[in-house]
Amino acid sequence: MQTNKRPPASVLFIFGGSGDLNYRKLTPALYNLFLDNWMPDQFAIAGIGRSAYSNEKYHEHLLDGVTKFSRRKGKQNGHWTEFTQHVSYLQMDGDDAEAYHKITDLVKEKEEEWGVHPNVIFYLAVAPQLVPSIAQKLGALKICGEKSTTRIVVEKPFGHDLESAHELNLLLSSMFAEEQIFRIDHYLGKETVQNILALRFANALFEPLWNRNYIDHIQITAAEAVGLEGRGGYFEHAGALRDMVQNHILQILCMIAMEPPVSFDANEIRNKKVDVLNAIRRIGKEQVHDFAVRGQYSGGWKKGEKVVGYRQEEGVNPQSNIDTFAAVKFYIDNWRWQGVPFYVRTGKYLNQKATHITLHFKQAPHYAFPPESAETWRSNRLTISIQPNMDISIRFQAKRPGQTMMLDPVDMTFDYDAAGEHAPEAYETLLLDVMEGDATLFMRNDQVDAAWRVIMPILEAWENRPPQDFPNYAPDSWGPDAADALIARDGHTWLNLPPTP
Ligand SMILES: NC(=O)C1=CN([C@@H]2O[C@H](COP(=O)(O)OP(=O)(O)OC[C@H]3O[C@@H](n4cnc5c(N)ncnc54)[C@H](OP(=O)(O)O)[C@@H]3O)[C@@H](O)[C@H]2O)C=CC1
Ligand SMILES: O=C1O[C@H](COP(=O)(O)O)[C@@H](O)[C@H](O)[C@H]1O
Repeated sequence: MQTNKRPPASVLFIFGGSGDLNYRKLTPALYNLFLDNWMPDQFAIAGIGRSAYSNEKYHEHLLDGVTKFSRRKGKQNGHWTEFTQHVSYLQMDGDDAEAYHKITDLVKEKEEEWGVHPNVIFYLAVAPQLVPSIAQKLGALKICGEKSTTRIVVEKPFGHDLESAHELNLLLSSMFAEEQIFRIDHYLGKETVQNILALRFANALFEPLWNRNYIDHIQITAAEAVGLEGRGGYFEHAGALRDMVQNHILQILCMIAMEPPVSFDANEIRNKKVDVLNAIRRIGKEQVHDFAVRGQYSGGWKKGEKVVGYRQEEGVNPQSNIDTFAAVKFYIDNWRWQGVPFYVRTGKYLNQKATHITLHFKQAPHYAFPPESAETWRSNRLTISIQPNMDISIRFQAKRPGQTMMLDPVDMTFDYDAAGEHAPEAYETLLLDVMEGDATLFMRNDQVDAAWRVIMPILEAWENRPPQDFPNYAPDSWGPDAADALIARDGHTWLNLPPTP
């Protein structure tokens, strides 16, 4: 095992300990941190939920998730028993204020056992509507006054709309200091997303081109091949715009569009990102139709398997108007990006899982080559693939070998994937940051508000005008035709990269 500078003694309470996020992401991440020797010498993890589990059954349930979803696949179980000695299950209803003594009892027990006051971390991996009630009860505990050691982590979506996010921020800040609140967006923990900052700000090469003078338009795609995966109850209250665009996609857009930071101080990065959100042009309610497209998948075939339409999914209203696909064209009204469209799209049951950002450059100002070579002449593009491919690729023109001057587009690619199974998952990075108290990769309250402000006109217009054409795309496709039309009207096409071999 490597020797790392590890965080101080910590007790983590995971509300939603019996839920999907913990099963698939949080426990595999914590176990990987343990295997990589990043967990503190003294730590305890308590999963919380109303379901009944003995500790033994709970460990079995978690092991199943680790086996299926950890980046190490089946190879990691050697230290599992050792890890589970730190993990317990607390059966309690988050709405029951009387039950919260279980939390303070456990902290006291660990404090006595370890002889130090530990970090106390409350991870709220529960539906957004439960967050205020749990946060309020936690806020009443004396340990929440320990500003330097007690932290609360709130999952996205943060609130349901601008108003509820604002109220939630007010509630949290009445009980916790801002440095105690970690609003998580797991995309910010992805290696390839963090690498956007390295690419842009550790190289002098790109910055002179990174603006309206050279860039024609930018595309951000976050396509998912999966459907609801049993999360119909949650998704019916969310939709793709809330679930993906308000948070993950706007955060990526900020990293692409932000001005260079002066330092890597958490607030400096967040200031630069919030400037972008504030500069995004507000889409008037009457213009929503020209700037945003929604979709919902029908039943059909997905990679040879028959799947039901969204309206037939468990937990979904058979007349549901919820969007499982969203595409939006944004403009950023500032000096750097004036007039450059940012096209973003996301959806469930699309043709493949692929998250990538492409900067499409303007044509070279003059074409000096023989006219016949123009046939294959394309403008340059820079593609940052976030997942599953993890690479950065620059497309440029090269002379085709031979006696004639013909051009071919070629790619120069940096493969970030070289780290393979050793590259930490987003939740590993973010959980470690929480234990260390580093909020750089988390969202500040004004960022969340600003992101809601960007999408509210679209949400309101969609809620007020029910779609006439739902369901409007087939599983395995790239979404509704209207999404192609959105970008085609400006003379562009979506970039669909070939699937991973
Ligand atoms: N799943 C994912 O891939 C991702 C999820 N998220 C976010 O994480 C959050 C949780 O999502 P997910 O895990 O999918 O949801 P689930 O529905 O799978 O889990 C919800 C959890 O909440 C618990 N719960 C519900 N009511 C109470 C209560 N009154 N008291 C205590 N616990 C309660 C449930 O436990 P019990 O029924 O035992 O009480 C369960 O553990 C959401 O905000 C989601 O947006 C974010 C990124 C990815
Ligand atoms: O936050 C969410 O993200 C996942 C997609 O995450 P990824 O890391 O697999 O890209 C999405 O499926 C889910 O609906 C959403 O809540």
